[in-house]
This record gives sequence, C-alpha cells and structure tokens, in this order.
Amino acid sequence: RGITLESVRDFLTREEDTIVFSLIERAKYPYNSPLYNPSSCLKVDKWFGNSCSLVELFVRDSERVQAKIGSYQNPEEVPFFPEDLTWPVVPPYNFSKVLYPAAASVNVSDTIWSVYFKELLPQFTVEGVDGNFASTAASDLACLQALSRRIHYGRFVAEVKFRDSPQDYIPAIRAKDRDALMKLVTSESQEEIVKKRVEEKAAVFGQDVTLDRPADTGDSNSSRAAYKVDPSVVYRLYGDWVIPLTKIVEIEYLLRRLD
Ligand SMILES: O=C(O)C(=O)C[C@]1(C(=O)O)C=C[C@@H](O)C=C1
Repeated sequence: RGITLESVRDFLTREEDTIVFSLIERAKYPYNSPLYNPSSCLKVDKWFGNSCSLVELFVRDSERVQAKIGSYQNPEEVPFFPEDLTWPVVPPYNFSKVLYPAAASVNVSDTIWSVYFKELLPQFTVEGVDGNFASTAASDLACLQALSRRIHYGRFVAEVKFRDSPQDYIPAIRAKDRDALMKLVTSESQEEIVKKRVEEKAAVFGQDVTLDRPADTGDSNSSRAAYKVDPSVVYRLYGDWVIPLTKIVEIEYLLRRLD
C-alpha cells in the first residue's frame, strides 16, 4: 500500500508548517497566567468537585465539540481527554487502516500536555497578562493538537520501518530491548535536517513582511529582533522535546507490534 518512509517524512515536514505557525500565533499573546491556575474552575458533571485550569476546561469542551464533527475518527488524531468525548454526528468515513490494531493505542498525550505547559510555552511567550484569555486558550489548543498529531505520527513512522525490515525489528521486540529499538529507529542525520528546517521555517514564517525594501545593509542581525518566535528556540524545542517524544511513540508502538 501507499505508505513509505518518504511519504511519512513528507507528512512530518508538512506538519512542521502547522506547528511553527501555531507557535507564532500563540506568541502574539503574552503568557496570560490566569489561564493556567489549576483551581480556576470546577470540572463539569462527572468531575464535579474537582478543580481544573481554564485552559483545561477550554480543551475538554473543544474536543467534545470537535468529536461531534468527527475528530478522532481519523487514527492520526489523538484526544487529550478521551473520557469526555461524545459520538460523532457526521457520516462515517472509511479511513485507511495502516496501524497495527494492538499498537495503535500508544499514547503520550499526558506527557505532551505537561511538556507543552511546563517546558515549551514559557520559552516562546513573554511574561504578562493582556486579558485575551479565550484567544490565548484557542492558540494553546492549536499548538497542542499540532504537536500531538506530529508526535503520535511516530506510530505510522514505526509501522513503515517495521514493514521495511521486520527481520531487524523482531528480535529487539521479542527481547523488549528498548535501547536496541532506539538505535534502529534513530537517524542522526535526518534529525539534524529536521531541526535545521524548522529553524529556517521559524525565520521565514516569522519575519515582518513589508513592501519598502531598504538597500541590504548586510547586517543580518538587524532583522533578527523582528522574528515573532526565536528560530533557535524552535530548533531546541524540536531537538529537546518533539523528536524525542516521537521516538518514544515509535518505540512503544514497536514493543506492541507483535502482540
Ligand atoms: O524520519 C524518521 O526516520 C523518523 O523516525 C522521525 C524522526 C523525527 O522525529 O523527525 C525521529 C527519529 C529519527 O532519528 C529521525 C527523525
């Protein structure tokens, strides 16, 4: 069937655009800390009595609405709060079945959630509160969903790698040898290409576009300050979090690939 290492890498490349744009959109607003106070609101119905943050309320309710229109029917999409979802009201669509069923449920949503709020968000937003809480929460949702889609796509990457050379993977899977699987799925040169490319995308997408072009002064630093998200931060976010989490998904998927 039509899934190859090239096609899954093309997907990851296209998803970089979505991630970089979503970070740029989120960086339009300051950190807006009231959204993240863990005791701002009560969770509804089943969770009545437990407190949660405003952003969690926003994501839970948004996922519920999106699920009605068919989100999470596509195996590429993984919800943060699966327990809250309702049945879709859209006509069923026959998404192609690529993933191995016993491994398809591999999920690092909780890790993505905490990494995003603890490690990523503080690195590309400025401190402060501007009161645009709903817009800010909507931007967080866009970032979270783009990251989740990318990281969980590691399942598809792993499936392709397994199909391309089962003889290499089967002994490591049988031995539950995570280190061996890590070596098998890793391509240092590919990771460097990805990190350099997202850095470049942050520079290209995040510069101010103007019509008056002054003569090039040759001072490349003069435009640096204008980037909406620091390209070197995006390089590091990918190197420290996005790629490592994708690899964890790949390994966890492979460990279940013979179940
Ligand atoms: O492209 C691959 O081969 C992948 O497995 C994806 C990815 C990535 O997250 O970008 C992860 C591991 C490899 O070391 C290289 C890149």
